Amino acid sequence: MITITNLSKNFSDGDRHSIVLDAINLSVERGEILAVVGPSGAGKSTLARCINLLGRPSSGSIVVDGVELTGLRAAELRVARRSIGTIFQASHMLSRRTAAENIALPLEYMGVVREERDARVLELLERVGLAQHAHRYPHQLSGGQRQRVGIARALALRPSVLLADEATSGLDPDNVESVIALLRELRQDLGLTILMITHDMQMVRKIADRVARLSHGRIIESGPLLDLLVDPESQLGNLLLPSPSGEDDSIDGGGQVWRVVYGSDHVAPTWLAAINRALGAEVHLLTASIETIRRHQVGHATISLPANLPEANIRRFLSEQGLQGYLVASPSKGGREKVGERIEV
Ligand SMILES: Nc1ncnc2c1ncn2[C@@H]1O[C@H](COP(=O)(O)OP(=O)(O)OP(=O)(O)O)[C@@H](O)[C@H]1O
Repeated sequence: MITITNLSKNFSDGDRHSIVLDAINLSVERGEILAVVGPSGAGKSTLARCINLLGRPSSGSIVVDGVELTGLRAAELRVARRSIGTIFQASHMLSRRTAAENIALPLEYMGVVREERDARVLELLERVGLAQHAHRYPHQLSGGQRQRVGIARALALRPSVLLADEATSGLDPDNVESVIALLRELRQDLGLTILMITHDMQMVRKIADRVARLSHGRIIESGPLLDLLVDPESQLGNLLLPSPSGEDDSIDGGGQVWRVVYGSDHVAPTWLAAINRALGAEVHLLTASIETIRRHQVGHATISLPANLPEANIRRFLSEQGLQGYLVASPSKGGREKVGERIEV
């Protein structure tokens, strides 16, 4: 379990001071997967570096499995580090060492004897599905296989917490899937607490229990994945929703455009026809995307409606269909005024 309280990190460069993390409060329960998302420069990697003790926080507290990490002395730090495994983007492997030898590195540093080390490496290779490739060098492995070596190496010292910093970036979709499946398995089998940093919203939807959004060094929104996905008011929820094919901006016509989010599991496939009938007006489906996440139906769509329909009626008919809606664009003098906001992840 990770508990972060009022964590701040400042950098100073001569007279210039920058606050990169500003009073962060976060917790990840044992066996839980928390995804941290946010735009480039938000402070995500700095947060990961504070947790795995590669960087010292300026103030605040980080407790991992009951141990306060800030303020530890060097020898104590070495011990505490064992409980935290880190997977980095495009795992760095030593090019002159085989997969097995790379995985053995942390065990060597800890002075684990040869026989025990070899047994543990074999066990780890099997766990990540690379037993056949033990003696291959990094250049003889695919990107996905190298990432699996990185995961095995992160697990070598039996950590209770895994930090994954952009663990799937640069991998092709098949390898992304296999890394996701492996992380899920590790949480299931080993009860690992996982904090992952990612730009990949699909990965978040597939694996995260909770999500936090970091911006300019602050957590500006967080919550359980499914709660966020069905909340049309949630910016983070909107970011997380599967992208519909097509873009709201490419819509022609002078009507009003609504974004519609599935608010329950019982949305009838015929909702569009039902709304057409109820409103007695032309309702056009512009974009739509539906996915089943943890056995819940999650989806959203954009629809266009005639400009003169009252908002309250539209909202009511949508809600009768188990849908939540909000106005994305409405016609204004001679043009279309954007109501919704696009944000960067
Ligand atoms: N050692 C450092 N000294 C000064 N500033 C730093 C240092 N490390 C990071 N920063 C600054 O802190 C901010 C956050 O960087 P960080 O790498 O944590 O962002 P990030 O959210 O991980 O971004 P990305 O998604 O691009 O990896 C950036 O503005 C960066 O320039």
